[in-house]
Amino acid sequence: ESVSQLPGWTYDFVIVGGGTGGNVIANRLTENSDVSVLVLEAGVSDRGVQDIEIPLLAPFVTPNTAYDWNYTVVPQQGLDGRQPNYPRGYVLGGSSSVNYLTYTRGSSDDYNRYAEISGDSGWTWDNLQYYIRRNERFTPPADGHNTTGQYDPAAHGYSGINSVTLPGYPTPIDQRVLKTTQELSSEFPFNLDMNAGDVLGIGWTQETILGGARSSSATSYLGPQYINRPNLHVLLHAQVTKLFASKTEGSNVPSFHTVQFAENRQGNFNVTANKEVILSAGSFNTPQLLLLSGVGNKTVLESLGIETLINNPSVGQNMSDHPLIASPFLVNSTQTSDSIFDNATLFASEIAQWNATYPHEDPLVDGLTTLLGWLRLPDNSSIFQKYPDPSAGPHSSHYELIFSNAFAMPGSPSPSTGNYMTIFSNVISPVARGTVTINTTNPFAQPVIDPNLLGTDFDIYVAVEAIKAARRFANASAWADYIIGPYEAWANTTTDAEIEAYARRTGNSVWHAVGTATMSPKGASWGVVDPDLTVKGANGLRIVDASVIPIVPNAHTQAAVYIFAERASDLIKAAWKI
Ligand SMILES: Cc1cc2nc3c(=O)[nH]c(=O)nc-3n(C[C@H](O)[C@H](O)[C@H](O)COP(=O)(O)OP(=O)(O)OC[C@H]3O[C@@H](n4cnc5c(N)ncnc54)[C@H](O)[C@@H]3O)c2cc1C
Repeated sequence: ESVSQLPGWTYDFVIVGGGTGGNVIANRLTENSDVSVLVLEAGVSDRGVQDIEIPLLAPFVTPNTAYDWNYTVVPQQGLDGRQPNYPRGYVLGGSSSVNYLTYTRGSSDDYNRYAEISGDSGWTWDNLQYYIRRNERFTPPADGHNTTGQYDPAAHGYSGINSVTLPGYPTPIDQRVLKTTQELSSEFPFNLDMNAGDVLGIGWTQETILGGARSSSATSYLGPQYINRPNLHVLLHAQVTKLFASKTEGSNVPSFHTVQFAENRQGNFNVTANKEVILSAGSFNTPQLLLLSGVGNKTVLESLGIETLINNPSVGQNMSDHPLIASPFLVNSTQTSDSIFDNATLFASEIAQWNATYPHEDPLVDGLTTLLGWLRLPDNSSIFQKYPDPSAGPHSSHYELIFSNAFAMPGSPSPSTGNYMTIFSNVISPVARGTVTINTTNPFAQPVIDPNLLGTDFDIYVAVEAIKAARRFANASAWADYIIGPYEAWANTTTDAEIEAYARRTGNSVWHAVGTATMSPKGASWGVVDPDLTVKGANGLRIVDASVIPIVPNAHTQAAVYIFAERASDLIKAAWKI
């Protein structure tokens, strides 16, 4: 909690950011009791925070709370110039403590493409299976129901660290979604397990939940059996403000070993890493710290008076992200989450019930979605005359549909009455790329974030087709006595132009930004890290977080970060023979 409790100023490794990726590295490196690790985390503790622990309360953890960096993006041209919030976890566990708990790995194509992009076969789907299983501990759902037919047991790990499970409380839409996969099976087939390599189709959502409570990198990788290791130190409220480099004689390569941080945004403290500094500050703060430390585009650095240590224009470029549009429907049921959220007495009693039981019992044990699916545009879609297919391959999607038993529309307050189902349409293979940069040397100012949402004709085409697919899905007879009608904001959108206008007016991100410190082949003239995730042109500096992932996967991004970090920990151990 306080810098005064630090046992010293020198460690083997200093990890910047106790988030999803950072805590994996902290855990794995300290398996060797001779190796000392300090994690510097800017944010606060996750312990005892009800909104973090209880899965269904995830939408209350961000935005604009004490657990969020509270960023907004620059005006988005693709979103009619709007500037949505862009949440990021400001808390131990990082975004794994504040996310919506969906556990999706991505497709085999995604990882095979990462291997191709980086020239390192270690990143292929097959070669990562060992690391996928080291991360995952698949456990029974909270209600212990029979899960036969809901997942493929052969595709999972049972002895990893991070808990994954299936939904643990039935919702009124589950069986109707499944019925629709039978009724409209050629367009919306059932997929037994979207985590087995081929994502296509609709299936049960797997979630990072244990016994009905959130499993984050803080509760798992820094869990009780690890956090007390004498060689592992975690300091909260410690925001790193700069990395300092020295040059060894006769070499032009800067060596990063000194890390400067502030406590509660006050003071300057320096710690030293004898072996390496690991940057795990996430897709926005990692490039921000590189730039503040003199690694980035020389022109940008010079304009701010920052001395250029490594001129690398790739820093902060190449961001890819998933734009999301919500389509809510008014439904004929009182058993939706709206009934809980809109009624203070019921809300309090569900929380009391959750607290009184373990494994926890009641509708709060699941995240916002129990089923979701990944779908492709038809091969003969007109857009392919203008754009080559950007999807990762035949087992990969262009868009995702997410089914939620509630009204949910990021940036819009819920109506005070009525019960809803929301189908989210998510653009999974965007062509647009965004950027992150800085416009000040003040380390406490927010970086300039431009995800470029719906930034190309291809992306808006996919968005419109995905919304139309959501509507076809909801027109199946399985919904005839359930859906009353589309929620007012999109009830009158029928033409493609009207749907496009709706997407631009209400669209958002689903907060999956990656690629801002992308991996590229060793020796390439572009990219920020080599395939072993060491920073190009530097000594003593490696990046392990979402920023190194070259292209956003067919997935919500936490599993990919865990998988990258598991392999990275072995790469670090091998490099230092520890
Ligand atoms: C609201 C929300 C919902 C999401 N839903 C899902 C979902 O359902 N499923 C899914 O798979 N993915 C989801 N994601 C995305 C996923 O959680 C992230 O992609 C992933 O967790 C990112 O991991 P990371 O290690 O790159 O960064 P983070 O986990 O964000 O870790 C970065 C850490 O570094 C710290 N830090 C930053 N700067 C500094 C500094 N200067 N000094 C010290 N510490 C610093 C941060 O406080 C944070 O703890 C969601 C994200 C958000 C925000």
